[in-house]
Amino acid sequence: MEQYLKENFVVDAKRPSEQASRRWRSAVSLVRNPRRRFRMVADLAKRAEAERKRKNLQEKIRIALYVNKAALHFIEAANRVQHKLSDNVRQTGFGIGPDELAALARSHDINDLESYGGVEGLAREVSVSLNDGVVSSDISLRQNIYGFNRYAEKPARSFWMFVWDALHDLTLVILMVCAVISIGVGIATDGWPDGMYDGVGIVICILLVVLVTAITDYKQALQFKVLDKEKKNVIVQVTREGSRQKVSIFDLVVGDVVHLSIGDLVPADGILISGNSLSVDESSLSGESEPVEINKKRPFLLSGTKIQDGSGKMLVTAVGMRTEWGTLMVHLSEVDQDETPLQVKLNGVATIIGKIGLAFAVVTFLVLLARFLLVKADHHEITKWSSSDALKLLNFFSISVTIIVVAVPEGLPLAVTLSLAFAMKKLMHDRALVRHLSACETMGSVCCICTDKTGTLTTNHMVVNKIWICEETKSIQTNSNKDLLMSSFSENVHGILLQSIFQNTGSEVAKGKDGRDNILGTPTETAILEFGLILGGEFKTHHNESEIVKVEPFNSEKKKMSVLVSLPDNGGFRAFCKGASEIILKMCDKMLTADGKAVPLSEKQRQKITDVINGFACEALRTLCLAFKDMENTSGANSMPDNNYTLIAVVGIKDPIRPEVKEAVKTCLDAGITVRMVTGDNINTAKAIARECGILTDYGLVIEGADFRCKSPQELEEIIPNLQVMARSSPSDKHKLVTQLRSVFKEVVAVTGDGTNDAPALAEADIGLAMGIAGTEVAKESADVIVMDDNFKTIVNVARWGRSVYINIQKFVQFQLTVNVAALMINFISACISG
Ligand SMILES: Nc1ncnc2c1ncn2[C@@H]1O[C@H](COP(=O)(O)OP(=O)(O)OP(=O)(O)O)[C@@H](O)[C@H]1O
Ligand SMILES: [Ca+2]
Repeated sequence: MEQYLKENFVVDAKRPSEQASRRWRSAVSLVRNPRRRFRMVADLAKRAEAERKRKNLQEKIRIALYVNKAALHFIEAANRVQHKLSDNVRQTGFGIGPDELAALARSHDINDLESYGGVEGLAREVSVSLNDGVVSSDISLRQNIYGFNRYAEKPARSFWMFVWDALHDLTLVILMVCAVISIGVGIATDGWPDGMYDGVGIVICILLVVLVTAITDYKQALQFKVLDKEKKNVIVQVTREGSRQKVSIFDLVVGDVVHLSIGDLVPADGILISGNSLSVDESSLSGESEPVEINKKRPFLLSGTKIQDGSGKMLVTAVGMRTEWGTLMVHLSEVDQDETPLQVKLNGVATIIGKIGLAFAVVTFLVLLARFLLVKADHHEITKWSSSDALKLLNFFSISVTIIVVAVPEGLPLAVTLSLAFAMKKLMHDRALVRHLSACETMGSVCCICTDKTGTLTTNHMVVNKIWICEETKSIQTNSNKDLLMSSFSENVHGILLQSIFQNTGSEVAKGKDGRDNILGTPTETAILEFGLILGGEFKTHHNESEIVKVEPFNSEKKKMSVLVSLPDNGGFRAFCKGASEIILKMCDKMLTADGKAVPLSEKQRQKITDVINGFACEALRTLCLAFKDMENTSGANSMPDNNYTLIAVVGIKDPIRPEVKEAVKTCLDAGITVRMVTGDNINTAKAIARECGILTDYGLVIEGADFRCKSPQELEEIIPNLQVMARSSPSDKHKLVTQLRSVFKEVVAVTGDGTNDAPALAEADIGLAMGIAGTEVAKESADVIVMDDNFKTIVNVARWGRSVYINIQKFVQFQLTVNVAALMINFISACISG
């Protein structure tokens, strides 16, 4: 039996192969009752059809974008003449119609864009200021003219459709026919009303079964729909009425100014306003895997593509069904979950039992028939047949069918769906959104969690706690006095520090409605900006002090961010750099003194600063260095300089551990789950936090990503079992660790991630968990579960529910099988004895 199950009923939890899915479906063929058996599994034919349509569309888009641009331009040019402003568009004061506008981004034709006067001209046509964004009052007008950012959805199936589906059960249909005949023949022989009782009994039972089935299925479908909506609701940052704010992707309108940064999904079609090293991955649309650079020469951004690197702002030109993505999404919008391994296996069990039941049913029918014929022969009535004999035969037949109905545990696989769906609902309350049903199941057998540090183990509320500047370390409290902080350095240093804080940032300080400063950005940057405000800085003033020429946004690979500004009054250029302390310190050869002079950095001083960094890190502070470099000119330099910087300051940022984490880690360890921390942070910071959480023990191993990278496979095999913390890791180190754990150590691995580059590790893991708050859209897309509150405790909850699902199903299977076997036996024996 084990062998049979292994051969036919094994699928992978993640992305099962089409072949395996087909294999188990065909293995159920003998006792199959397709409507019932397959109603909770993916419809392969439909899926293949949708996939084919999607591929076709993708190919079309690919040709339009990459291959046949010239031809397309020609066609577009011919069509363009036909665009005429409709009356209602003209009345509203917009200068361009929705279709014409939508065609612009799709055509990728820069000449076409130029003919409108570039993005500025286009902004005028859609009555929007590129600096201030749209005005709230005309959002509904824009929605009326240019459409909503929603995709067409199939209408929801009504309850009666589910009833209809439930009625299609083969065994039920047979029983129904039996019931009708039974009523007919019964009334003919026994008269009204005695003759109909048997038949009506069966009908009532059938109706009950149908109703219960339809209700559970209907509720299930509703729940999946709610979940699907939750999954699609992405929050995007826009500038509206002069201030940056967050809105739901569904509320986006044409004319909106959207801020994009690494890891975002492009929420609508649009034209680039300004950007820094922006590159997008268009593979979801066109299938081309090479990232495309977006700049002034190629400013077109298409909905559904992903920001691979950099940051920028775009003007929305088309939303919803007017985008290519909209047409593609229609083919993807069907809620279609893959069956889980447990479901498939239980289908196998049900099939085996079904076969036994079928055999019993046939035997029962034969035994009953033989007995009946024998009795008849005994009375020499074998040639005489009455309608009551026919009724008897019919009765035998329905007894046999009943045995099949009782014996085949069709509900077994369904029980998995129901308990998984139940767990899913509970987890939703516990702030975890399960994207793939099978993740719940796999999570039950997880034996290793590789967790992030920032935000997951810590609260992600960062504040600058210490600063080392001009050879002095200072502690900072929220009520710290600005004058006291500045007492030891000159105005000059103060100026450079504020410049470096407010200019070298990807975040923004916006005045909220209540007049208070509101910081929009990542927690690390928020902490630094807040510190800048304590120092008496003002975002707008300092940010606009000098013109920003070039920006290299932060990413986890480089672990630093830099900007190049041109100083006013022809003062040359200045580059600012901030990032991981050791990395920046290596790039510096000078430091700033209290009177604002740059003096060469001696070896002794360098050692001293390293000690300061380690001192901060050992107190569990995240350390960053701020540096700058003055330059005469930048001609010829295409990228940012990476040496000869002057160190301004070292900041230590406090990010307290979540209070519940220690307990949660202990729960994991007690349950036999290993917890490993994989972080991008400094090794000492990582150690301090890991120790505090209980992840790092006395025997545990701590390694830096750079060391891990160059280990040989043998060495890896030796160190990984003891590895508890990996610091300064790049996303590829994380991926390597996961692959090793899975392939060499055969562990079931759960991985958390937030960054864009975490996506490969999330996809590789048995269960990928993406962070709901700090996580990027790209990470979420590759994950199986989204941890909405970023909290490690939630991950433990997922594991707990996973295990309980297993136990529940185990109990249910036990119960169901006992019932089945008992019912089968009783029915068989009683049928044979009593007839
Ligand atoms: N906005 C930023 N600008 C410059 N440097 C930054 C910025 N944010 C973080 N860093 C530096 O990069 C390092 C972290 O990089 P990375 O993104 O790989 O880790 P993380 O994802 O934040 O941490 P974890 O892996 O624990 O979640 C930090 O230690 C910090 O020194
Ligand atoms: Ca991370």
